[in-house]
Amino acid sequence: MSVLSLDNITKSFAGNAILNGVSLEAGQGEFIALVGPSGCGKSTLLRIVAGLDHADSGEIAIGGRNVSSLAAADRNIAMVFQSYALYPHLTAGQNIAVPLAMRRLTAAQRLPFIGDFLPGQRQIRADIQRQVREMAASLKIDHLLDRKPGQMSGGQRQRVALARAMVRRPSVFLMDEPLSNLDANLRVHARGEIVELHRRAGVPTLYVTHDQSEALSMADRVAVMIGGTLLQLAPPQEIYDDPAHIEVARFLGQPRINVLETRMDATGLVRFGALTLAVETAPPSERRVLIGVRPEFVRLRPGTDGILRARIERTEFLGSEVIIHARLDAIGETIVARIAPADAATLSTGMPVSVEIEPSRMMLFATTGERLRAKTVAIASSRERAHG
Ligand SMILES: Nc1ncnc2c1ncn2[C@@H]1O[C@H](COP(=O)(O)OP(=O)(O)OP(=O)(O)O)[C@@H](O)[C@H]1O
Repeated sequence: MSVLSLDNITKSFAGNAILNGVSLEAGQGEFIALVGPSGCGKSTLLRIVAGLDHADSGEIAIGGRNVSSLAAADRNIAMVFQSYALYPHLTAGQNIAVPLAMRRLTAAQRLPFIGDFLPGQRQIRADIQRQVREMAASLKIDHLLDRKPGQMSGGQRQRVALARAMVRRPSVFLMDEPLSNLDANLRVHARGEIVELHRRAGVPTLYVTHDQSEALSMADRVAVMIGGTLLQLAPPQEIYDDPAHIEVARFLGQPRINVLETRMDATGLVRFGALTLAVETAPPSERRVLIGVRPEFVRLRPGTDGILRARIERTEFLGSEVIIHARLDAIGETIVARIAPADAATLSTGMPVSVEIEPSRMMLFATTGERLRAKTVAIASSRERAHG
């Protein structure tokens, strides 16, 4: 059963459309990473789900119940912000206890001094302390419970914020770039921790990040949003290998996917170097089409007999791989290849090279961005090309 469901959420600020009908469903225990360029509306969507902001239209349901008109406090949603938003004057233990105290103690019972004398509060406070200690133990922050946020490192504050979010067993988790204040090493470590916590909590999680490796490595499914439109929601490998839109393909992958423009003839055939591809989906009316190929599927070797010819412009040695920029003779555009250092040993700047691309790795897109399904129908041999 789907536990968090967003149906056609729209939002404008001062007449500017920020969310254009976003729909998605997160199942029980599912981790969805929401990615997209800065300003695409990720935080706005999260704030609307949390109830901190209101959609112009659309519906949010949790466990099948429409919560769109409920106040944030009544949605049982936990949110972790980039800033952690811990109370600076409270210790870690007191910060973690806040959501429990808000829920279980009455306003009078929470009052300092007076509250201590009201009936029933002693047992509840003991319970809250026990839950705080258990949560702290599971996150290995027991030793920090008496410290205030100013006395903790960024990573420690982040764990306290997670503990505070998890302690009251929410129905949904929302996280807005919770790792962006940590240094690179700690981030990688914290990814594993969040995934493990999420697995134990078993509640649907929407996790906003601008870091594609975080999204691909942590999520069950990745949602790519561009300009307020959710372009694709799919498991990490599928969204990377089989993007439905050129902007999804461009957003995921480092170095970025190569995009080359070419033309389709009246019968739906696209010729690219020695390859002929046939468009299988309804061809677009526009004859110009885009070919996308990821840098790891571009092979370069000395010589000029491959499907395309190019000249190496620049090489970047990155230790475990080499990024090579080569200018294609036929169209004058640059193609980027990501290759193993051993394969780069015979290549040098200025050298004429032959470019090989495995046909099944070429993706075709309309100029409007939609993916066009295509299959290879012919590969000309170097002899045919020499004489053609
Ligand atoms: N309260 C507001 N009033 C007016 N415009 C707003 C408001 N909140 C957000 N916006 C605008 O809405 C757009 C989306 O903002 P949002 O913070 O959701 O983007 P984002 O994808 O989370 O970006 P980032 O990755 O930079 O955090 C931006 O253009 C922003 O300026």
